Amino acid sequence: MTTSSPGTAAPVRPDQTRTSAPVLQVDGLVRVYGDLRAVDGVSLRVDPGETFGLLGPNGAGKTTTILMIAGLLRPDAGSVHVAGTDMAADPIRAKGHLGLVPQELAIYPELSARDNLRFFGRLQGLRGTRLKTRVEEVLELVGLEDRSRKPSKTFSGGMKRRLNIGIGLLHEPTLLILDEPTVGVDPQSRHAILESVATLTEAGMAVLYTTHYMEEAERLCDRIAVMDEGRVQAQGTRDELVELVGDADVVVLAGGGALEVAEAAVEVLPAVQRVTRDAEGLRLTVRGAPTAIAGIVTAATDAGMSLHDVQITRPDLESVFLHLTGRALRD
Ligand SMILES: Nc1ncnc2c1ncn2[C@@H]1O[C@H](COP(=O)(O)OP(=O)(O)OP(=O)(O)O)[C@@H](O)[C@H]1O
Repeated sequence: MTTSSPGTAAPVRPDQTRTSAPVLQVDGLVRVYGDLRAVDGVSLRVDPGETFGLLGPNGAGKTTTILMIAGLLRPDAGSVHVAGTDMAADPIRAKGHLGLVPQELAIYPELSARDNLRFFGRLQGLRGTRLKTRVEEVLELVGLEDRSRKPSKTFSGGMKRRLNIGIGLLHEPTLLILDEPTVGVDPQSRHAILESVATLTEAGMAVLYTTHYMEEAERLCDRIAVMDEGRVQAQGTRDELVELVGDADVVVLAGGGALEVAEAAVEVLPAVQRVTRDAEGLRLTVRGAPTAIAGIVTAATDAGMSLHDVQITRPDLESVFLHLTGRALRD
């Protein structure tokens, strides 16, 4: 995992255990608009089959970053390599490995889902049986087989978004880039979109997923870059990021009985950092509570505490964002 201090690009630490070449390697990307450094030295790496999240609030620079990654916006500095190909040197080849699903819908409302896919498939160079097969596969993957013959203008916002994703998938890219795919969609479509992404990554596709929803990053992504004010503030697995907060889990043992004895018994356990007693029972700060909890409960009850309830509150990516930026992730 890496963190960056203000004014520096987030360094990417080489992973000694990694053997396969990255699908995406981004180094020191910068994009300036007037006085604003919209993207200010972003470096990241996506490995084959990995789902990588770019998590940050509106205006953090996520869209600008992925437009540069997709070769649609020229960086002021930095480089992008897709499957080993330099985007600046050979954009056609580099783009061939990418599927980009933008925030804005790019579908023809009068055409059916199937015809939209056929049309965009041809644009992507697919023909004949391969085009036909891919259209049917993609319709199934995004869950639109039932409505495939209806004009897409009759679709809900979520269904249109799913069709948009399907278009990005037709040519079987090595890396699919999704820009906030669930913003403004109904819960059913949101669920379908998240399921489709999970299915794709199970099938080996790498995904770069931008979102300002912490829950989506937590649920979907193998690694996450926390982005704010044009910079990657930290990147790593969810657990690595959460460790940055430094605070251990909070465990509440609610109950009565021999509280003082129980307090003495649990506070000597190695995972327990601190214990306080209150009207509810005992409140502990614990490192790795999910594994330590069984021992804690046993020690407390053996010491004569009668337990009514046990609660573990874990730090999450929201706490990480607050820790790194001093602000809440949600507006
Ligand atoms: N073409 C442009 N000209 C001037 N400023 C821009 C331009 N594009 C983006 N910006 C600014 O750059 C910053 C980053 O924007 P960007 O769209 O990349 O953020 P984001 O994280 O994707 O947020 P959102 O989800 O709202 O799109 C914002 O302050 C935005 O106003």
